[in-house]
Amino acid sequence: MKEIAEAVSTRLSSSLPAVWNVPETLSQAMDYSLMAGGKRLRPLLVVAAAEALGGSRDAAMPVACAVEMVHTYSLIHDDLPALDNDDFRRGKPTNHKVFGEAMAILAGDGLLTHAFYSVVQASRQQGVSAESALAIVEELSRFAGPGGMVGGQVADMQGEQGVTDLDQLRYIHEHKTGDLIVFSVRAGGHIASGNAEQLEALERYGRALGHAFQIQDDILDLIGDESKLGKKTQSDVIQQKVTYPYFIGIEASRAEVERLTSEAKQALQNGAIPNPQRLLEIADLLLRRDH
Ligand SMILES: CC(C)=CCC/C(C)=C/COP(=O)(O)OP(=O)(O)O
Ligand SMILES: C=C(C)CCOP(=O)(O)OP(=O)(O)O
Ligand SMILES: [Mg+2]
Ligand SMILES: [Mg+2]
Repeated sequence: MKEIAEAVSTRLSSSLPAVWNVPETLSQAMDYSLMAGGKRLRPLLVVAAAEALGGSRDAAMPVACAVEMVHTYSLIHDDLPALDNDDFRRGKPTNHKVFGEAMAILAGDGLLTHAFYSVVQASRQQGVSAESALAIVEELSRFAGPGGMVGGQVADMQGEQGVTDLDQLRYIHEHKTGDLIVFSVRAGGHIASGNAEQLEALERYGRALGHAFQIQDDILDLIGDESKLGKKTQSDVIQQKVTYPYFIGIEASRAEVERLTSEAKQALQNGAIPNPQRLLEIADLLLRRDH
């Protein structure tokens, strides 16, 4: 898995075509956050889902990089003063702290749009069928857009202090975090020409995993180690965000992460996915994660 994360980082480091004459500061700001580290979870899921259905790593790699660009844009914007107003991310000062707010907004815009370009471009070069490429672009727009991650972020922002029950919180998690994770595994499925039953199994896995992941993020915000996380803790408390631990406490939240992890693993064990091993390992790894 480390090997896949490294291959993704190498590929991301040269993702802007040299002939484009991109303004120097813009490309520096995009690279700054993209190359600052990060677990590369979503790319890993794209590759692991493709391989679970017998697809190739090479074919999955461009989409793996594209989803990391979308994720990185979302983190740059999430940290802006108008949103979470955070000063550290991936072990470094946040993008706007280094490049200023205007450039951070534009670096995010650049990463988001470039993700779509790179999916289409690479699909052409690598002979991914037009039908699969179209399905991937459609799903990336859907899961990252207003009905997906952006909508979830709006609900998160509007819900600050006003969330009164776990159902509302689940809606926020499902969209702000879960949707990009669901996209990642479904995209891997499309790359490997998965059938409807396989895509459905991957989606159920991604849905449960995404939910577990955000609850764990909220637990780590309370009790995690800043140097391991690469970001400041207590951010939710400072912003008076309503989270799982706020509603049900840390122990019950941990139990929920375990339950959701089992649910995710079960989704892959009905025989539809020929080679689920790596996806199962990822679920177990996330259960124990401290960053
Ligand atoms: C459209 C945008 C900007 C989407 C951002 C989505 C997202 C999951 C942000 C991080 O959530 P968080 O604020 O709970 O996590 P962290 O603790 O990493 O800041
Ligand atoms: C969705 C959430 C909780 C934001 C952080 O995502 P990650 O924890 O995957 O961040 P990186 O490793 O990519 O920095
Ligand atoms: Mg946020
Ligand atoms: Mg945040």
